[in-house]
Amino acid sequence: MSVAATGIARVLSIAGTDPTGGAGIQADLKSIAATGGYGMAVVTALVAQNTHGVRSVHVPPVAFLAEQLHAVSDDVRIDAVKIGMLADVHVTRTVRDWLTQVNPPIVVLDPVMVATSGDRLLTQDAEQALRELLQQVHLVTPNVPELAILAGAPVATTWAEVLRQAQQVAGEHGVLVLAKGGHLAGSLVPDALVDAYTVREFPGMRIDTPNTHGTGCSFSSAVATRVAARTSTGAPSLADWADAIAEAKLWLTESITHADDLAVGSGHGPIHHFAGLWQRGGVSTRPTPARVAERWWEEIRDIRTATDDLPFVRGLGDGSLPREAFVWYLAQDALYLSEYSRMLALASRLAPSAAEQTFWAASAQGAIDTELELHTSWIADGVLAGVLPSGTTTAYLNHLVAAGAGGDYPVLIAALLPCFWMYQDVGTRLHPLSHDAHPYRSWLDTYADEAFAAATDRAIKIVTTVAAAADEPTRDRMARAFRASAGHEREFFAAPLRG
Ligand SMILES: Nc1ncnc2c1ncn2[C@@H]1O[C@H](COP(=O)(O)OP(=O)(O)O)[C@@H](O)[C@H]1O
Ligand SMILES: Cc1ncc(COP(=O)(O)O)c(N)n1
Repeated sequence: MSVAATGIARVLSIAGTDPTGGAGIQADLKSIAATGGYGMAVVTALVAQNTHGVRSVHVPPVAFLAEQLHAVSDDVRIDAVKIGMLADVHVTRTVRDWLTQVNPPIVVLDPVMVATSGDRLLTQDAEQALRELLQQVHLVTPNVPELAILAGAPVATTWAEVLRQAQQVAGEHGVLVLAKGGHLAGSLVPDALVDAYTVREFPGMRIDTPNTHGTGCSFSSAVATRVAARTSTGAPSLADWADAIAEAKLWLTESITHADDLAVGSGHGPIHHFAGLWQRGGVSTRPTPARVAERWWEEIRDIRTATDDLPFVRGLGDGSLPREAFVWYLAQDALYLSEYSRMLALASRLAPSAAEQTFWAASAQGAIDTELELHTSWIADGVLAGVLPSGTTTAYLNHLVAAGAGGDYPVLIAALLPCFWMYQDVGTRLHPLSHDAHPYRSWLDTYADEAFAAATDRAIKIVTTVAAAADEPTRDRMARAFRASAGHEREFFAAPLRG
């Protein structure tokens, strides 16, 4: 499957390790994930290092490196490769041979040579092998000292000199160069995408923090991921590279800005790869609609139990309910439904899809039909004329009107749900109590209405699906509106016998 099919680029990092998690493979995997890709990792060298520096390097046999590389490429379609620490000539040549065989569509090389701490991560005799590797690379991302080595020139001290060296390397090796200005003195940290003829600059302001361990690793991984995400077929254009770099730099800057929020080590700590994502999306897993339904229903268990125990509900079930109380209830129900149907119509107006719009509109009509049915079959002519909504009815309706007043669709439909769900639920216990001689037989029989049961299922599905997809504060407001309506339902059943 292509990236276009999933939107998720499969990005392989070939690099060394950092057991403190801030640089190398560990930083690469975090960066790839943070910028929307699927990260894979082949280890070139094991590095005993922390936020203070490198203690020692262990390079496993290159035959094993080749085995790792082929294990990935024999199975997985690789959308982009990011290469970091190559340690020595043998590792560099093994990676080059694999690149020649596999020919990945996007290859980004971070020419790691010397760590920020000053420790060598590439033997000096491997520098020539690294230059040769450039033929297999689309973008190389040197910092100022690394660029000087690639250009065979003294370390640049001005941005203009950096750009000249980058253009020389681009011209000599036919490669795009992302020159990084982090090592220059001053408050600006510009980067530039350079080919043999053009320069595109990405300005940046230096963030005042000692915690920049792994910025180079993270930046190159993010660029590889973003460019793969926007190039599903063919090779990326220069504009694709520029857009990917701009995106990666925005993310990197955000991650450096929050580096001090972490407390990792006492030297140069890592950047906070997920700061922005956590801030924007939180870390809690979204519940499924079924889980929302289960939780909300459980949270009103006390209200449901109290409702079942009400004298009105018991009396309706065993037929002992005084007729005046029943007629009073029906009159209040008719008054309630005439306004409830208007709130259903408002939900229809606010609904985001035609399917939901239709459901609420149909329910609004259903509520009016039921109200008219009450008039014709139960309540004698003229009885309703003098009936005013009770305090209980008014309180319930005010709650629904308030839920809809802000035009907040999720909260409104959560408030509308108990009228379906609790009514249907009470009915499942009352309906079986019906028998030929029961005084409320024809009323209890209405609880067997299959269309209402289906509408209740659909209402639960719509509301809990909206809740599951909502952010946490919205879901909380919905749950509160739902519970408040459930309380009003209980009161509605309690009112006729409260006098
Ligand atoms: N203190 C900082 N504030 C903002 N951006 C920074 C800072 N330090 C590094 N960067 C950015 O991080 C990236 C890598 O920086 P650089 O230090 O040049 O490379 P490397 O990490 O490979 O040595 C560049 O985009 C650079 O602009
Ligand atoms: C395994 C490994 N690779 C690369 C770096 C460079 O880190 P930085 O990006 O801070 O220069 C590192 N310290 N360790």
